[in-house]
Amino acid sequence: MRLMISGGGTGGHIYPALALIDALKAHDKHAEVLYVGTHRGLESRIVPERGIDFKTIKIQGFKRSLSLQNFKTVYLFLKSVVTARKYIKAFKPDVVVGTGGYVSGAVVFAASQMHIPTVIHEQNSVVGVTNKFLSHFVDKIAISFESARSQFPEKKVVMTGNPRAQQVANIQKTGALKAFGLKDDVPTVLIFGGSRGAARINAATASAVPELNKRAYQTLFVTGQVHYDKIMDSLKTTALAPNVKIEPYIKNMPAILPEIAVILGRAGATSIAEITALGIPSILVPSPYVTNDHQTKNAQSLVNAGAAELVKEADLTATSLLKAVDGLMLSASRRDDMAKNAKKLGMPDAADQLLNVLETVIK
Ligand SMILES: CC(=O)N[C@H]1[C@@H](OP(=O)(O)OP(=O)(O)OC[C@H]2O[C@@H](n3ccc(=O)[nH]c3=O)[C@H](O)[C@@H]2O)O[C@H](CO)[C@@H](O)[C@@H]1O
Repeated sequence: MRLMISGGGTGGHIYPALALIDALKAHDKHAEVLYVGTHRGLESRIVPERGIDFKTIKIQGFKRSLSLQNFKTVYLFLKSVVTARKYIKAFKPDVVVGTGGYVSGAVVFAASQMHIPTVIHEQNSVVGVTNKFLSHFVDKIAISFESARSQFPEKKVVMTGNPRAQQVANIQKTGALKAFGLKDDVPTVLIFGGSRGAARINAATASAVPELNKRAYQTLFVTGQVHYDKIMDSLKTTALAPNVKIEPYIKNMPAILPEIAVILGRAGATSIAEITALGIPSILVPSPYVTNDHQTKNAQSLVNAGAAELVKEADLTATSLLKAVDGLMLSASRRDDMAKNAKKLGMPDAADQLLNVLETVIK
């Protein structure tokens, strides 16, 4: 299969695309893949690192208010469609897949105009702007939450789950925490604010470090690349005990996740797919800054199933963070119950399901 794939901006759009590529390569040794992203998004760092062919397009998002910038956006969109057409003509894909972010809008739109089979993947329970636009042009729409179905043209929709779920579900424990100077036989809480880090989670965690230092459990605190220096600076006078480690970013999250007892983090859709595929108890702090508050809806689907706790960002302080983390880290039975409930929601064959969808549109 010749797959052209595009998804950009944040990890939540990029990792599902990479998981689909992995699954395709596992099934088809001769598969050829071209990833199209932007030079500014996280994808420009992550994708080439994996040895995947990567081309870029310049694009920007619409401002919600009427602004001169929007004229520039329309111009860049039309120009990016022209660039995408060139890439498509040269690569000759059998299918073009979009996993969200503005860049996928141009690439998938161009493909649909050239009558190439197209599929989009929606990770969220509330549909993103780009996918809403593309839904009118594509052949199939793969979803990860049932609640997304009614927001799309019904006949095109297939429930597949998020391919990243399959990627993490198939990884065994390898003692990966040792690489961070942590022990692999002590329960560990992973604290991170999505793929780009979250200032409020970082501030609460940094303030909680003196207490986390004293706990019998371990903490792996991931700040997000852009926040790292600021957090380390704020902790200049606070010694870190050996059970607390702080990192800017985890490159190989699938290797870490099977070792983690509890996650405290955002409720991004791809994080949720990972949490449920592995059955990891979680404390979710939805981002209040996303479209239609979709992270609260994502989180609620787990809370309703007894698979997670929700803490509102406005209520997150060092004290409430410690209370929630201690509550789970100090009770193996609560963790077991949550883990079982989380796993029931997991879709560990999502990448294969999505591959099937690609095969049906190619035929
Ligand atoms: C602020 C924002 O717009 N967030 C959106 C973004 O979130 P965001 O990009 O944060 O995406 P998710 O939380 O869904 O996924 C984060 C991904 O990054 C990975 N990771 C994270 C940190 C790290 O150090 N290393 C690493 O590999 C996680 O394992 C996961 O695979 O896209 C999601 C779509 O999927 C949406 O649901 C989120 O609302």
